[in-house]
Amino acid sequence: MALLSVENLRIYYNTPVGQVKAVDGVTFEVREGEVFGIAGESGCGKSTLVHSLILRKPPMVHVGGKAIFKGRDLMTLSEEEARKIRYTELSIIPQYAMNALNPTKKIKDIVWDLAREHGYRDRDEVEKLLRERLAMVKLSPKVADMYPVELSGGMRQRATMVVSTLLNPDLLIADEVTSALDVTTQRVVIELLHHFMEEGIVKSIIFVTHDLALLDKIADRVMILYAGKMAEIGPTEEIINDPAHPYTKLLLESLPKMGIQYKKKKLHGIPGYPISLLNPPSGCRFYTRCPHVMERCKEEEPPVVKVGDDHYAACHLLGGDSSE
Ligand SMILES: Nc1ncnc2c1ncn2[C@@H]1O[C@H](COP(=O)(O)OP(=O)(O)OP(=O)(O)O)[C@@H](O)[C@H]1O
Repeated sequence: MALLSVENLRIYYNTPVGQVKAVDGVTFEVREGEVFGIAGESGCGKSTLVHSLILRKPPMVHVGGKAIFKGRDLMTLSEEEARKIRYTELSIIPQYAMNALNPTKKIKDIVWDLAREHGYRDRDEVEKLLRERLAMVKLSPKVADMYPVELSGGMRQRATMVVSTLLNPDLLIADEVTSALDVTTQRVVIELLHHFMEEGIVKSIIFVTHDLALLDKIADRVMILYAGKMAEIGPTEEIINDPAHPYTKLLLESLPKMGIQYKKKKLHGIPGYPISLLNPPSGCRFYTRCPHVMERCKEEEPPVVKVGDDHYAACHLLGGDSSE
């Protein structure tokens, strides 16, 4: 069952030189009980996409499409309605989680402010819950009485994870939460996210990363974004072992040899640079870098084609049967 259904979502930034089409017609769903990965190079619109689900502030504007979450369109919620569901139904661990906590407040005060805003009245009960959750992420209960600056980077990261999940949100968004961490700490964070799911603290997770190798360890399904559009979506194992889109193949080939391996080839980056989202080209957005480019790619946007069970990609090489 879908917890979140995003349909043809378009999120732009209004800038003095024109509109940046950061998310330009993206469709996907996040099912109950799954970790859904979103991957792609820096600047492809990952952060814009997930942040637009929580809060849209200028210059970010919602231009079209829907995001139905538990029966309501997140794009039409008032600020008050959005504030109510934040932390309790939909929560985000931000990209710079290590620095996300208010430095002037103790962890227990940050948590109390948050809980009180959502109708909690018993401070002892909230602090008891905080200590339980700190123990769950292997932090001492003393952390509750500390200021964020007194914690190391890794401890702050875990404290932020506790704050983001304290009120048991159905959907947790983890935006590049592992990118600033060493490999060992990355593993701990991924284990904790799994733990939150196993304990029923969260029902589903959207895990955003530029690092496809990480998704192999955490995600059930993956969506690959390129320049604000969906290139490919499907079960993680299939995307990694049998990618359909030329961009996904190149992304996998650019991975270091440690971790997952896609065929035994020499490591090389993707030629060229991501395109400008101010004036994206017509047709397929990847054609300027694609090794298989055809005339058609420059003019016609590729339809989304079913390439396997629950697996879809948008590329002219794959034929023309548009999916639903
Ligand atoms: N406040 C803003 N004003 C104008 N353009 C923006 C703004 N924020 C992001 N963008 C642009 O939107 C596009 C998508 O950026 P976004 O941060 O969503 O990508 P990303 O895939 O999350 O990249 P990264 O991993 O580097 O954060 C980029 O072209 C970026 O320059």
